[in-house]
Amino acid sequence: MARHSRHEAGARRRPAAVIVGMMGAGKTRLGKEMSQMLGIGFADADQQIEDAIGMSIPKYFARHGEAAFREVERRTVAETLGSFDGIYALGGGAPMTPTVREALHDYAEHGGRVIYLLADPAEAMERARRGGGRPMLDGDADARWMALYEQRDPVYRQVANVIVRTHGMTPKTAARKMIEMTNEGIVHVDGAGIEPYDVRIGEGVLNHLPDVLGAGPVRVALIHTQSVQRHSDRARAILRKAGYQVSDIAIPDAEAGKTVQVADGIWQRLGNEGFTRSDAIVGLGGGACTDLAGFVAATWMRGIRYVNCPTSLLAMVDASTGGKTGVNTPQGKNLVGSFYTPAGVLADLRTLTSLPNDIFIEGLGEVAKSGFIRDPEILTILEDHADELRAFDGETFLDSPLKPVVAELIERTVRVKAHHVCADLKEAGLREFLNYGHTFGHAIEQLEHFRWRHGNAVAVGMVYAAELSNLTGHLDRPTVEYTYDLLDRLGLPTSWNGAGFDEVLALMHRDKKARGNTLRFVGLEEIGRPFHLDDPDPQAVREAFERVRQQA
Ligand SMILES: NC(=O)c1ccc[n+]([C@@H]2O[C@H](COP(=O)([O-])OP(=O)(O)OC[C@H]3O[C@@H](n4cnc5c(N)ncnc54)[C@H](O)[C@@H]3O)[C@@H](O)[C@H]2O)c1
Ligand SMILES: O=C(O)C(=O)C[C@@H](O)[C@H](O)[C@H](O)COP(=O)(O)O
Repeated sequence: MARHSRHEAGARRRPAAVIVGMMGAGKTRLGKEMSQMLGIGFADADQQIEDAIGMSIPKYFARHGEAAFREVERRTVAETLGSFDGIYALGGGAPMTPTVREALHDYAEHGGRVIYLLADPAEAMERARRGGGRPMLDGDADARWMALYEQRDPVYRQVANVIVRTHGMTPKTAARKMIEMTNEGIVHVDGAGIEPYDVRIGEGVLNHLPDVLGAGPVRVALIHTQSVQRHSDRARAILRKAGYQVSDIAIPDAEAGKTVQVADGIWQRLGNEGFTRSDAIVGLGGGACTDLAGFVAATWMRGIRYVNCPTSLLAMVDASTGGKTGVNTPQGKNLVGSFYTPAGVLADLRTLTSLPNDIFIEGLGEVAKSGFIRDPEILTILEDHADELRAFDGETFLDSPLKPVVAELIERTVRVKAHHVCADLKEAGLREFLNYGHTFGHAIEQLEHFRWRHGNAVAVGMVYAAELSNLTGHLDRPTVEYTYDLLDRLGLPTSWNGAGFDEVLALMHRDKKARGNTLRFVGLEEIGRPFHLDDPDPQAVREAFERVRQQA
């Protein structure tokens, strides 16, 4: 709740969190506990309603019936969602009203946290029975509770973006967990052909691994690089504690791990260790490692459950989301692969504590890309914090003022990514905009034999794309200059002179956006307005190359 919220200055009031869940789950008790810990207000919808109707809910039910009660509830909830900024607990049946669900959806879409409090059924039933005064439980209370639970559980899951299990916890521990989880950034990914999933961003989100994996898998292959051993040890401990049999698989670092030979070695291990279709893979590392792990998950038995745990800035903001998985071949980058949606993404800020400064900066290349193609606020944040970002130090990161800035940059960039992916999973049009800077960037990576980092290559690629857009009459000169200036301030490269034009051109023809002999780029008309630049004037293609080269 101490999230960086510069973009929300002047925004209307809204609850810090809304709690939903079954009768007896502890919504009021834990909501009050949370509000005390945070020093903010608490409101209980049932109490508000009783105050408004001037009688107890059972009495109102008896006199006017459920429909009348639900109407009062709907009005009360709608008004409170727009005017109250504390913790708000709803009655168990409130989310069953379609208009309340819509209001909650709108609240969550604008960054609100809807917590589904999932208590142990036996405990909750006992509490609900003890509390009395619940007209919905008239008759055999336990049987009624169970029947309502079966109806309501899917609805709670649909409206909530945070699910907290409180079984066996003291109220204080449960409230602390709820606060911790509401502090996480969540981006929901959904759309045609996508099994919906969440990208969770925050300190400690690796702890959700068992929740995302679920009860299905017996064996889990934890694929990682040695560079993130500290974090994979933590993930392994979480998985073992949750009862999974973990196969620890370390792969070669960076692009050396993103090959079909490495994938083949893992397929053999999965076969030897008896991995079935209900087992799972967790990929933990930079984008190269998670691309490879996702590819193995997509191909093993034609697809098994996959959880993506990115540990570099670039992997968090880009490679984690959208389901592109694959390997490189000697002919080019990412030429073999598949679109394979993960069951969830856990971007744990704690993993950034071991990230070297130059790899953090590389990640800013893809962050800036998202600013250029869709969210100018990202560029403003980059400008405002360029010096601190450039000086990133993993060791001090978690306690530094940079943490909320980076958390906001990650969440915003993932939102940009999700916007494109949700509308166009298989990259038929809109999603291609995410490839801004990549046509030239991928050629650099290939020609530099992957000694150049991806984000750095994309930075130069964006300069090339801006120059090309300018030369073809689409982009003004000040925006091209701004591109050079911003990338330079962030410590990213803006020029390259590693090969001749013909070699670059040949590779750009092999880019996945190319069609037949036609070169296709993503250009920019202005910040936030990318466009398809198909078959541009060959002179401009060459001249843009010369401009990028001359700076070197
Ligand atoms: N699937 C997608 O949509 C997508 C999107 C963008 C990029 N990518 C791919 O991702 C790769 C680039 O990702 P990257 O920049 O993360 O490269 P990377 O995976 O090579 O990681 C960079 C380096 O940082 C190390 N590292 C990562 N996290 C660390 C940590 N927490 N502590 C210490 N060291 C750490 C890695 O071991 C590696 O040496 C490229 O292969 C690119 O093609 C894929
Ligand atoms: O997700 C996408 O779509 C992208 O284009 C994101 C890119 O930033 C990313 O580098 C991706 O790996 C490129 O994919 P490719 O299909 O061009 O190889």
